Amino acid sequence: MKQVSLLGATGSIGVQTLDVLRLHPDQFSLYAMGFGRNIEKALPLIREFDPSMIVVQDEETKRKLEKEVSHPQILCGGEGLIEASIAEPVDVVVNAVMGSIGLPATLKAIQSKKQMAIANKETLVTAGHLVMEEAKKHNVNLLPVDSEHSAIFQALNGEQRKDINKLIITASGGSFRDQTREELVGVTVDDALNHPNWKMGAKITIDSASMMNKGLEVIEAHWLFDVPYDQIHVILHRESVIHSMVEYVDRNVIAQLGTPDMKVPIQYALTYPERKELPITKSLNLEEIATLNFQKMDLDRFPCLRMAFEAGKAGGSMPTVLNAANEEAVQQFLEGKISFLDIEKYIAQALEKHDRIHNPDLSTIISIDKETRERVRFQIN
Ligand SMILES: NC(=O)C1=CN([C@@H]2O[C@H](COP(=O)(O)OP(=O)(O)OC[C@H]3O[C@@H](n4cnc5c(N)ncnc54)[C@H](OP(=O)(O)O)[C@@H]3O)[C@@H](O)[C@H]2O)C=CC1
Ligand SMILES: CC(=O)[C@@H](O)[C@H](O)COP(=O)(O)O
Ligand SMILES: [Mn+2]
Repeated sequence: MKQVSLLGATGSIGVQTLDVLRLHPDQFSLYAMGFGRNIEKALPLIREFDPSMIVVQDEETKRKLEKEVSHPQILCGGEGLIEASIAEPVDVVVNAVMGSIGLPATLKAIQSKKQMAIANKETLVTAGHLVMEEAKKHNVNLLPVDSEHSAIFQALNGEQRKDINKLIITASGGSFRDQTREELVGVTVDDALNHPNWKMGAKITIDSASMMNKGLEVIEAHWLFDVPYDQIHVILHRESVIHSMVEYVDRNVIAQLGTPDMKVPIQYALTYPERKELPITKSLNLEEIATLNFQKMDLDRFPCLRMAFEAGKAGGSMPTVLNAANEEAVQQFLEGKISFLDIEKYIAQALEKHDRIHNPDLSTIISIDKETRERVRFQIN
């Protein structure tokens, strides 16, 4: 029986991870459960899974939760997420929190040699060099949950390989894939949240609409698979049926296909190297889909993807700034304080103003992350 620590249990990935755990009660038990502030969503999950440890975002949420449940171990904040990641009984940590807040817990889990299923891509974007260094040092395999990275991981057969010609990451195009840039003026939050293929949390859905999600995924792939940026390609693929591909040096291309359902990569990360039945997901019906489309990615149409490639190639602290500015700008957009097109504007300004720091350590990353958010907020207000 594997003891699971799930960070971000009330989110889109978190809830689907619990769907997978329900299928395999003889193999997985939920030891720890972390979430932010959504007590209403968490309560039935706490009652059902009865975790030994609960972590919430802050003291206020802890107090509210204590009025609802009597539980011996309710922790809070970043320290709580770390405790839930390193607790002795935990075998596998699923990091499904949103944002760079997930970084310290990921690093500590790796240092404690926990098996790591990672959905929290912002961790790898903001500090990929630190995460991979620790993973190598402690011989921890990072099992990707993100659908594209799970696809690449499977196309590589789980190996680190040097005979790759290129990675081909597919992008659905997001909510505005059929709009011109001119047509993006005045789009609403609801328009942006209307993803054509996936039902996901709000932040990643906005990232998908701006193409920043693909930019973050390029940086995530660079670190996870140790592939240079010039060998990472992105193509538009409207159907989200091919989740990504690897072209080897001999021109063989291995693609992974599947129904767009995150329970598939979540379960694979949990059961790897085994494959288990997943009856709650539909089989891929290619006859029904009939046609798969591919289109060249236009970096002028999607400047967030261009900025991500540039920040990734520049390295050092640039991806930290890219990620923090994006997290802040997306939050401000979701709160109705800036327009959709302002997101890319504030990210560009943050990158421009930042003097790159080579090889930043954890405390430098945390302070750059904080300063960048403050700078974006200051410019907006
Ligand atoms: N959704 C998807 O299909 C995919 C998501 N991912 C990645 O997975 C991660 C999670 O995404 P998604 O599930 O969509 O996001 P959601 O916004 O749906 O969920 C985020 C989760 O993190 C919790 N959380 C947020 N802030 C904190 C905090 N400070 N402390 C503790 N918990 C916190 C939330 O708690 P609460 O709501 O209770 O406040 C919630 O449980 C992201 O990095 C995303 O990029 C990758 C591929 C696909
Ligand atoms: C499901 C998943 O992995 C998301 O990251 C997804 O890729 C979003 O789709 P697009 O960014 O391609 O629109
Ligand atoms: Mn993805």
